[in-house]
This record gives sequence, structure tokens and C-alpha cells, in this order.
Amino acid sequence: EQQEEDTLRELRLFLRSVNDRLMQDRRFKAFTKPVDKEQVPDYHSVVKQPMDLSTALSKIDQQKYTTVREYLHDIDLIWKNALEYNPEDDPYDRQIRHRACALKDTVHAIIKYELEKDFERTCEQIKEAR
Ligand SMILES: Cc1noc(C)c1-c1cc(NS(=O)(=O)c2ccccc2)cc(C(=O)O)c1
Repeated sequence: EQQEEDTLRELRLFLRSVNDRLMQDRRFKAFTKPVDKEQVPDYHSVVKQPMDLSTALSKIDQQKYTTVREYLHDIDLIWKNALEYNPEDDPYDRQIRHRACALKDTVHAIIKYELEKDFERTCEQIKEAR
């Protein structure tokens, strides 16, 4: 009902504010768009569930997320995929792994300090009821 719609609208506003901050951070530029098959031909043979910040924004707008936990699962895919695809001990792989770790720490810190526990609980209850 209306109260649920108000809660989910507030969730979308919160998730857009988080996602925008991540997209503006130049450390995370490589994570803003899907990995380009042409540039990285073997990417999809290694990474089974590609994800990026633009795709996450589309999913926010398509109302695909009912809880912060579902959004966080997608952002965790972004940095986990980067660690998995770039394991080598060379400067390029080390730099993208460093950025992946920064993405993980940044998104978890924002959510820890800005998300109210009972707001997420309310979203989980809406999800359960659907
Ligand atoms: C993410 C990710 N996971 O594995 C890799 C490798 C990356 C990644 C993806 C991109 N974006 S891209 O696939 O469109 C591209 C690759 C090569 C040249 C130009 C563009 C850029 C970078 C980067 O370091 O700049 C890294």
C-alpha cells in the first residue's frame, strides 16, 4: 500500500545517493561501465556474473532492489569480480585490486554510517510479504 511505496521510494533515493558517490570517485572509473568484451575477450569465460555501477543504477530505476542487502550484493560482485579476474602480482593487477578493495571498504562504510537499522528491517519485511 502507500506506506510501502513511500518506504521503497526512500530506499531508491538512498541507493541513488550511494551509487552516485561511487560513480563520481575517479578511483572507481573502471567499475562504472560493463567490462568491454572487445577490449577484454576472455573476461566472460572467467567472470560468470558481471556487474558495474551503471547497471546497478539501471536496476535502482527499474525498482529491482527492495532492500539495501540486494544492492550491496551487486556492488560486492563488482569488486569480487575484479579480484578474481586480476590476480597477478603485476603493477596493473595490483592497482585494480587496490581499487576493488577501496570500493568494498567505501560502500560498506557509507551503509554502516548512513543506513538506519530499522529502515532496512522495514524493507526486509516488505520483501518477505511479497
Ligand atoms: C573492471 C575490470 N575488471 O577487469 C578489468 C581488466 C577491468 C577493467 C575494465 C576497464 N574498462 S573496459 O573494459 O571498457 C576497457 C578495457 C581496456 C581498455 C579500455 C577499456 C578498464 C580498466 C582499467 O583499468 O582502465 C579495467
